[in-house]
Amino acid sequence: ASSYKWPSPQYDALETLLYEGRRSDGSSLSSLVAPCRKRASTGTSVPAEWLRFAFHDMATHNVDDGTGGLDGSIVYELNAPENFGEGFIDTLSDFSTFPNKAISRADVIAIGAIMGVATCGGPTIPFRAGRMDVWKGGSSDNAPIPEDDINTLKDSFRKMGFTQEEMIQLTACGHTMGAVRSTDFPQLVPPTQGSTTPVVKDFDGTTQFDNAIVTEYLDGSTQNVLVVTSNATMASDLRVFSSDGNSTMKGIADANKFKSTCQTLLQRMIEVVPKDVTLTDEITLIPAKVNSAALSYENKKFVFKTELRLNQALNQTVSSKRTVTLLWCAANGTNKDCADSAFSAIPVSNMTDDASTISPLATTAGVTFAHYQFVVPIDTSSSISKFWFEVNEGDGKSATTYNNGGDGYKIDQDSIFFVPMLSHVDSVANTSPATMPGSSPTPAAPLTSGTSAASAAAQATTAPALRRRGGGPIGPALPQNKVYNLVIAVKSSLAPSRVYVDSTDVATPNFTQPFSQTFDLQKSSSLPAQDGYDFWTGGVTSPGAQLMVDIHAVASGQTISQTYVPTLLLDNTPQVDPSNVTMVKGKKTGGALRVGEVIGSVWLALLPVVMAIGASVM
Ligand code: HEM
Repeated sequence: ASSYKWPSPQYDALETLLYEGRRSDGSSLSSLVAPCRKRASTGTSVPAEWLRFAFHDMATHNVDDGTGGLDGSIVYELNAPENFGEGFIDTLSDFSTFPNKAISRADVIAIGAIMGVATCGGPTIPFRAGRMDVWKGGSSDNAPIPEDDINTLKDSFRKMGFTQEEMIQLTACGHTMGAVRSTDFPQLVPPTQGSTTPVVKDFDGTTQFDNAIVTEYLDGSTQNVLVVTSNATMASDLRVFSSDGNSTMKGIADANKFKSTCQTLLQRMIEVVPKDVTLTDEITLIPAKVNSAALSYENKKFVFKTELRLNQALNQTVSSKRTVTLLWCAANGTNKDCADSAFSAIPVSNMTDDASTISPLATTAGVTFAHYQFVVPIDTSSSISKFWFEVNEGDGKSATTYNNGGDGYKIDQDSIFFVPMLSHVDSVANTSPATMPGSSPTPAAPLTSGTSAASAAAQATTAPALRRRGGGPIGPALPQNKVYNLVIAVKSSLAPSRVYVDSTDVATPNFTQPFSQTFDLQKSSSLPAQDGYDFWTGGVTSPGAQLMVDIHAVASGQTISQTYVPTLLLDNTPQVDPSNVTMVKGKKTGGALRVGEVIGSVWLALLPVVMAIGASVM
């Protein structure tokens, strides 16, 4: 994160999903998978389902022409014979509301695989972002099926970019978690007669991400049905693992060797992308992060709201003597840029995350988070140019300043900003049925037990609805449209010729198509101007789950914008009274003198992370 500077809206959103495990409204992705969770409805391993989902999405890659890879196309390929399974359908539903303008569906799939591996004790897989979503299925899926002979398997992995040795290793890394289930492969795992509860046959004796898949195979105690099945055609793990006389398997029998091999190969797996996609540098944990910062209007007052998030070592509690202070400078007037004094205020609330509620990526790095929220009144004529924080541990040592590497966190414009508290969203039933693209809304006929995979596949190609055995097509029968009425504050002196919004929602039902709409706002006739601002309003209706907006005002040939604004918390925005403000003479941003201090404290905060990563590589 050395080159990281606030604000970086995409980095900020990705970092929050990866390490806090949740969206900006608190809706949690990681709590679906952690701690190494079994799905209540099926008794299967959620982490394993997420890992397999990433593998199969990646499996469309073709090294020969650089097409396919982890691009989210799997959501359109769930009818393909090689993508057979209930785990895929449940995973699609787990992920459905998390992609947004800043986080692609394919990045969510990669993050899901990383979380799944981490929460079951596996290695920490570095996450680089920037995967691009496709909006239609890939041409030919190359994912292996148990019936494939060894040459077919080798060629399929070669096309994905992996050697024979890597095929063996990657398959062992995948099959250390999860199971074969009777619902999907009755010819391998017979269902219990007269019961609808699926029989789930784990690949190895542990639910953890560990080397048991290898050691049990080598010592002959394995129960892995893809090895021990009496149906030799279906014994793909046996064919793969023994394809070089077990020498690769022997090479990863050691626990640490297994972990480090899987770390490298699984990172490579989630970085298999079409050749025109360039991934970012690794998204690392920001030790002291501005989680949000915006001017707003609440309870008829202009306010500035921000949250500082600090790392908190898992085995320590926050000192009761700690004080956290927000400081800021005026943007206009005689006290511009703290010419005389800075404004300062203390948090209106603070909270430390219970480690069990955040991402396993944070907990395996040895941290949880302390959050400090500030709401301060802003005199709109002097406004705010920049802000920063001081954290005093009350231990006699000098305070630590967090100031964005020296200059303070700058407010680049105060001419236009979104007003969540005056904006509304209503859910209205969408009467057009939700189906997979190209699928029929009629459920497929349930397959009878004992059907061979080949005939199941044949049936699948003629029965286009998603194959959840005994169930209907996926997705809610009557999805909700969200009807938004947005309010934006615009400085009256700007006198804009146009105020408009670009809205985007990629979390649409079954990802049929992205939603995007540009619309103009009108000056409100019901909300009177106040303190030099007019209120502009406009509406949009989206079928998706996460509308993000870029708001723009055009004035004197220039466009002023606020971008990547989430709309997840409207109506329910908690109303908090602003804090008291005091004036502090002689403060500017912490300034150059404090840079040394900042570096020192950042380094200390990073230490547990560095140690944890070092320990997991070994
Ligand atoms: C030789 C190639 C492979 C074949 C033929 C194969 C086949 C299978 C089959 C038949 C299942 C059972 C699915 C079900 O019952 O729903 C399965 C599960 C699984 N596979 Fe593979 N696989 C292969 C390689 C891989 C690789 C490379 C990975 C990832 C790195 C992987 C990850 C998984 C996971 C995590 C599960 C468990 C899913 C769950 O519990 O829901 N597989 N595989």
